[in-house]
Amino acid sequence: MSAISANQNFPALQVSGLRKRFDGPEVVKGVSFDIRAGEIFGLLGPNGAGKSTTINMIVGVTRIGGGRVAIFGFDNVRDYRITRRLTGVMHQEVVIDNFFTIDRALRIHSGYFGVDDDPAWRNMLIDRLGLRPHLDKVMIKLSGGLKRRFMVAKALIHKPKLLILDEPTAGVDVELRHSLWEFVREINASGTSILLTTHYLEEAEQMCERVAIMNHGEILALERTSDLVRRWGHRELTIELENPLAQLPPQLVALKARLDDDGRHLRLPVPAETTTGELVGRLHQLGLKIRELETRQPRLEEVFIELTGLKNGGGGQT
Ligand SMILES: Nc1ncnc2c1ncn2[C@@H]1O[C@H](COP(=O)(O)OP(=O)(O)OP(=O)(O)O)[C@@H](O)[C@H]1O
Repeated sequence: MSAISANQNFPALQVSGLRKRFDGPEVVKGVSFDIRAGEIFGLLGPNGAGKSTTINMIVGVTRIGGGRVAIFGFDNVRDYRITRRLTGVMHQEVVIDNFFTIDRALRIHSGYFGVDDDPAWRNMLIDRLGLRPHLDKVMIKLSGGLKRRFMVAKALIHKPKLLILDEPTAGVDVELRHSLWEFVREINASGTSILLTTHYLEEAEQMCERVAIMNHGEILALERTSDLVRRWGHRELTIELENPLAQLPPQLVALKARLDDDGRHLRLPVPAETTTGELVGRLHQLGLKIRELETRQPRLEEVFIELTGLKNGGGGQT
């Protein structure tokens, strides 16, 4: 294999001021982010946010309208032969060689990148992705889930150092989603940096060290997933009262509490600077007797909804 080593001193990916316009208004408006070597990074956003266009510019499928992309320090226009070889991509649309068998497609695919077929690596991908019983099937006859697994194998066949997965689990059943993410973690642990998009925000939260949230061609937030959730999300305390209330006391209105129709269930946002214990103390001071309580931790999904304005129909659907 004619190896091109990724320079680990550079970020796996540097996207700087990326722009794109097709026929109408700009759809990517100066997007910048870096992915550190070894990181799993999530690019999230509602339909039409500009994620796929950004990815297509990164991998050289779509011409860059402005800005630049560097992969392990190599410019993806000037050094495109090197960046192609360093990058594996699984596009959102199912792109397959309809009349090839899985076996044949995987045997020849690394050659497209000037990389010799490595049977040990190919067999590892075949086994880990459960493709072995299907090697002689032609693509056109594969089920949707099998096509996705094949596309992951194809994206990895030339041993890229940066793997880009655009909606890898779209339309895939729960079991396969889990096993695909588990495999992605393994690939990452063996030294491959990963950029992914997904509409499954719970999975993004579990998988990604950092995420960028994008809408209307712009990045709205970019930080460690846990910090983002902590900073933007609201914990909520749900309380079941011993005795129902006819209405909310003014002190609780001031705390933005809500009372369910049964008068028995109170919901209170817990501000970042307050502990649940302090809130419970205030309820006791008001003479309220608590039967049960539950604190709900904030989730990436609600931060996403808040930032993209989806709640108000502001940005399409997830
Ligand atoms: N080849 C193209 N020609 C014209 N417009 C395009 C083209 N590709 C994408 N667009 C437009 O660019 C905008 C961003 O689309 P893009 O596919 O990048 O969004 P996305 O965030 O990937 O959405 P999704 O989650 O639905 O895949 C959309 O308005 C889309 O219609």
